[in-house]
Amino acid sequence: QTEIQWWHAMTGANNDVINRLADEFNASQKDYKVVVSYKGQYADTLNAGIAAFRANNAPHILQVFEVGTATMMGAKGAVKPVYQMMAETGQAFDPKAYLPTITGYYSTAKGEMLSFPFNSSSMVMWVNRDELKKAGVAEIPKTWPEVFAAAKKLKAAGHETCGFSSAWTTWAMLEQFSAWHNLPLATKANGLDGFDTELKFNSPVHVKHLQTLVELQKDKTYDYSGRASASEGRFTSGECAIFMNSSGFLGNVKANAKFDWAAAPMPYYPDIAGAPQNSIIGGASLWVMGGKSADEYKGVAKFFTFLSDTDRQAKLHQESGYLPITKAAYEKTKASGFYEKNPANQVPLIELTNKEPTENSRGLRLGNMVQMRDVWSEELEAALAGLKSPQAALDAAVERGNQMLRQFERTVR
Ligand SMILES: O=P(O)(O)OC[C@H](O)CO
Repeated sequence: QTEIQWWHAMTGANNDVINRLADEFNASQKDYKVVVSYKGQYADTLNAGIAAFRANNAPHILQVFEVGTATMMGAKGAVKPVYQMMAETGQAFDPKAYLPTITGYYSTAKGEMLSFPFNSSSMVMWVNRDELKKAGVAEIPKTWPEVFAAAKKLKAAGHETCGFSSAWTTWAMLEQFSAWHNLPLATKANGLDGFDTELKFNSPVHVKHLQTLVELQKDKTYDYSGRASASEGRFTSGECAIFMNSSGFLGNVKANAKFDWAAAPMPYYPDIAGAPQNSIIGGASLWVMGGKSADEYKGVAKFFTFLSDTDRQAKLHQESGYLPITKAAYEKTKASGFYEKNPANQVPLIELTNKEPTENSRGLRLGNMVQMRDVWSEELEAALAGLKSPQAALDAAVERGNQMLRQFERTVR
């Protein structure tokens, strides 16, 4: 039996899904055994994979969050492009079977799929309906001003430590915020059209939004929840009744939230022409590492075929809140009437397809993005702590980020 190592970053309900998939695949055939290892949060998993590649003991499959895409693309030799592996191993593989919004993110300009879409998500606004009702908020807020008003009522009704919040602060307040308002995060279609891109998220709209968050942070009408998703339990515990997070939070919400919850589209500013535009994807894809044997690649390819099965995909989407990655899985879910009974699963799809994507909303692909998110977070944190003005913080985030982009460009050239 040939072992296939799969390193991942999933916890809670999503970790159970990974274990189950590996068990099912292992039981379905005798030649290969998928062995899963949890390597920490997304950034840790990516770093572990790169370090392992350098030490010549990389896993076969590495789960990499969407912001690590440029890093993986730039790591020539470290990865085996998925389209190549599928062709070489003779596995039937039609990139057109997958949802274009997702594959576009992980493909070259020529449409060659470099990594395998696995858990794609988008960001949604999770709400605690019981608490909104108690606070006298009759409707789920749709716009940012409505969110601010609802958060003030929630605070007055006893949510003293959190009116509203989000996981993945840069994803919510800079990346998705820009796409949803059709504003550039960076030039060159946010880097999708070239690594020679420049950051643009210090516009007046971005500065005004951060200014508002800074004001609301003072009395915790808005309360910062950190850089990644470690504090997402603030929603399921009931502390924050409005909380923006991945659609892939669904499994944990179902398992842990003891109240009437819902997912709604992200809020927007109604005075920004054209808003809301469309959201961009998040989550992760599976990268195949370089330097493995033909037999090992055959096992990985068979596993990817197994993952692409329509029924399996439909089930994954329905249970986890991640997107269906194939068109067939989406059609099947829709035809079964699933979305009428489970509207939360449809929200990220509605956001992604809300309008035809523009240069500002096709996605993003920025070099050194993982490290850059830390720098952006540092600047946001400085503004929220009152140490810098919002304008100075965003200017510094852009300037420091641009330096990191230029450094990345030099390494891939
Ligand atoms: O929680 P996930 O898996 O949807 O990932 C969220 C963000 O996209 C991470 O960058």
